[in-house]
Amino acid sequence: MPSPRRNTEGRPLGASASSSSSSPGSPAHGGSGAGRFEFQSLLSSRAPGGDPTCARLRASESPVHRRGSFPLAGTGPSQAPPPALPEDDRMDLNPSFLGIALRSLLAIDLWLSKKLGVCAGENSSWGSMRPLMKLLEISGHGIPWLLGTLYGLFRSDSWAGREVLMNLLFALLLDLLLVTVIKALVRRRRPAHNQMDMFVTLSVDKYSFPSGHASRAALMSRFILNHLVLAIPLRVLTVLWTFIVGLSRVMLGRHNVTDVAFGFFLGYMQYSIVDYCWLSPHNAPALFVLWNQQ
Ligand SMILES: CC(C)=CCC/C(C)=C/CC/C(C)=C/CC/C(C)=C/COP(=O)(O)O
Repeated sequence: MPSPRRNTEGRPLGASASSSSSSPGSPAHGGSGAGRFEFQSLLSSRAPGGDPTCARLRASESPVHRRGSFPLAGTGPSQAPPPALPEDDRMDLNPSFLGIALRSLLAIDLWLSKKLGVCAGENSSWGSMRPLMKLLEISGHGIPWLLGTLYGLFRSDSWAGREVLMNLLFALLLDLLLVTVIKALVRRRRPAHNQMDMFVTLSVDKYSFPSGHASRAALMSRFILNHLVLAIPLRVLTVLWTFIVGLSRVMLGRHNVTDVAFGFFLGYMQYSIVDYCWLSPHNAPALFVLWNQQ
């Protein structure tokens, strides 16, 4: 009687696959031993009547299988081909490179964010810096920016000033809207070490992705750099402020690093939208009607 084919560890191939294939992370599920399982499937592909799970993997890798037929090497004409698998099953057996990369990035993100969260509480290693971090938090908060813009808009006595401030208001509202929608969709919880003691928040602000402060800071600094004539030191200060606001979010424990990075990206892109849709008395006269009547 022929002895069962064995893998590199000397275990029968059929036993290996049937006993471990149902557990997550097992080779058959594309866990850490995925490479080894591929090796097993290569061996068994020459075995008549090999293990069905191995055949599934082998078949999933075959370009012929993707076209719908199922010819197996070494399979006699009397043997019926195994049924074709649904697309989802085949996906389970192959951990995607993207999935592994994302999980690794997430692990690094959590580790780094915890390390950087040195002002997360009064008793943290840099707890004495917390008041300064909270000042930075207020400097990037939506309320002062919105109120300041509204105040400037009604006080402005030039058309050019009103136009810029009207677009600034539009930018701030767009930012609030997009951050709210993304937070509500992604629903990523704030880091566990965060103390929820922020001033004036919306209900979605219990979520952390993306950072609203980071997106607002990036949006505001791009806006300011493009529409205010500033001396070089002030321009440098504006960019510096943006990065310090972002960093302070992680140091306070409010956010993970990826929340802030995406916030920066979002704010940067939002400015491009605002610039593209630039509002003026010519293309949006209704918005400037208040001043037209004066
Ligand atoms: C005044 C006008 C024209 C409109 C008001 C619109 C409005 C609802 C403003 C709310 C502003 C607000 C409470 C913003 C929240 C800012 C905040 C706490 C964001 C969270 O930032 P994060 O970095 O922790 O994600």
